[in-house]
Amino acid sequence: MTLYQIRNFIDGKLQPGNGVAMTTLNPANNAVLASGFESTAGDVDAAVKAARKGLAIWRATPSAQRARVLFKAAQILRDRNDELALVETRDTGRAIQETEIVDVVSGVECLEYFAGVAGSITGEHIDLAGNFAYTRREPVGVCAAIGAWNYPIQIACWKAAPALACGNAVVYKPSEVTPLSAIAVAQALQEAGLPDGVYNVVQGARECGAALVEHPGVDKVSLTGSAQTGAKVASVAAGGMKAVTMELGGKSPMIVFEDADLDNAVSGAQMANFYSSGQICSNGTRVFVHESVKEAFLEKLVARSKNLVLGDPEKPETQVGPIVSKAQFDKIMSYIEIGKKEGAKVVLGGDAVTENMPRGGYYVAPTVFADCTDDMTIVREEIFGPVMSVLTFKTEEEAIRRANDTEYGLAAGVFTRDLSRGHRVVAQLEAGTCWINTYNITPIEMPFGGVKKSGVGRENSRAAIDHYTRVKSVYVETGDVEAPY
Ligand SMILES: NC(=O)c1ccc[n+]([C@@H]2O[C@H](COP(=O)([O-])OP(=O)(O)OC[C@H]3O[C@@H](n4cnc5c(N)ncnc54)[C@H](O)[C@@H]3O)[C@@H](O)[C@H]2O)c1
Ligand SMILES: C[N+](C)(C)CC=O
Repeated sequence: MTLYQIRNFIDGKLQPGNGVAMTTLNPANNAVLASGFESTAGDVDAAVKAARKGLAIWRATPSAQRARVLFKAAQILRDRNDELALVETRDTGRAIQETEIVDVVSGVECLEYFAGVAGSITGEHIDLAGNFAYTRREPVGVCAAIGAWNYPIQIACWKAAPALACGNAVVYKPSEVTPLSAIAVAQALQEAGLPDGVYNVVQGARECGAALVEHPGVDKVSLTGSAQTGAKVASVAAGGMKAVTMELGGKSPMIVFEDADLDNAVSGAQMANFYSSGQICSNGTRVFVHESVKEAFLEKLVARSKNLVLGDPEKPETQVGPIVSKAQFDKIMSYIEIGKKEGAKVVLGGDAVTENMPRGGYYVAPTVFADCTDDMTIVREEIFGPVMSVLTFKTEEEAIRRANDTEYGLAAGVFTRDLSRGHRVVAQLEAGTCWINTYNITPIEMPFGGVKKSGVGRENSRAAIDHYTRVKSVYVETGDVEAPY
């Protein structure tokens, strides 16, 4: 008897998938958490057809009514915060002290933000000296949305809220590793009055996602996932000339200048590497520290990080939970071994932890490598775990050049008391989202997204409206038609 059921939500109805059986495990203890069935290509087809039917209703719904539904769904989710935070903790392994204050809250704030924006999604008037033109901002259509496993309910809401505010219909596929909370979002929207078919959920892995992306009834694809998956999905979408938003991985730099407040810089580095057991896309995993403050930085970092409470994520005192799955755990441990072999110096952690941990879980000690060099594998590749690489630099120009020496461009951070330098440096960093004197803060009002292999498009803020609407131009002739014939 499993704790939760994995189900589809199609045309307003909860239903099992028609594909093969699927289960998920609680990464805290490896016990079966949820079971159900994957969606087949037929289920995906049914979901897209339901979405096309829902689209016709929803795009014609006045924006004030759309806003009311989003506001109401936000309130329903807010009321279920604690129950859903527990689901997220069991599904992802992330500490309850995080999920209770971040995950549902971020999703709810996104629904509220776009509910507020819904009524102001307008085109423009273009004066043409006697004649005029205007533009209409119309929904793109049926949006296929595909999520990653680290922040399931947040990712679902960051895609649903702007899509629905703009009058689109959605078929959402959560990660097969964390299938549960997407259904809670669908149910809240339905209870809030969303017409059947406007928001649908299908379940499964790559094949299910691929069937969705390829479906001719889909107009746009929004993916949160790895750069490798992003490249594949974007190329399939391009075949159908479908619009894309790609929120992908990164290997982001965090630069600590010699004049930085070192306590703040250490807090930033911890948030950029150990929060959510390091499973955050924008993490600043390449920490460049000015050589004159390296020893002081490392001393403070190790002193403050060695007592982080690792353990059962459902316990309120736990700060760092397990890794989401065995596959991800094995990947992280293999990178740690490569880091050691390539000569990086472990100054904290560097091991899996089993002592005093729930049996069967995937626990990795928060790990800091010092004496790293730019060519090391752990410095070049995304690890997506609690593993920080510390490097040193001498000059501002050198720090910028080396920070940009990556195929990724999701995020970056700069710590300095010299704000002129802070602005000058971020202006030169090749990253979609930057922070000065903090790290990993992602308010809904601020665009979020990457450049280079970290993606295209932006989530959150008014910038997201551009990605969930298309512009129609209308030229209006006020006189006679002049024809040369
Ligand atoms: N930029 C962001 O906002 C952001 C946020 C969270 C995670 N991420 C990134 O996500 C990655 C970790 O998540 P993951 O392991 O779930 O990523 P992943 O790329 O393995 O999977 C992401 C999603 O894509 C689906 N998928 C895989 N192959 C597909 C295909 N060929 N066609 C359609 N769908 C397919 C998966 O089933 C899953 O739902 C990391 O690289 C992380 O940086 C990015
Ligand atoms: C989008 N963010 C940074 C909140 C979580 C990504 O992994």
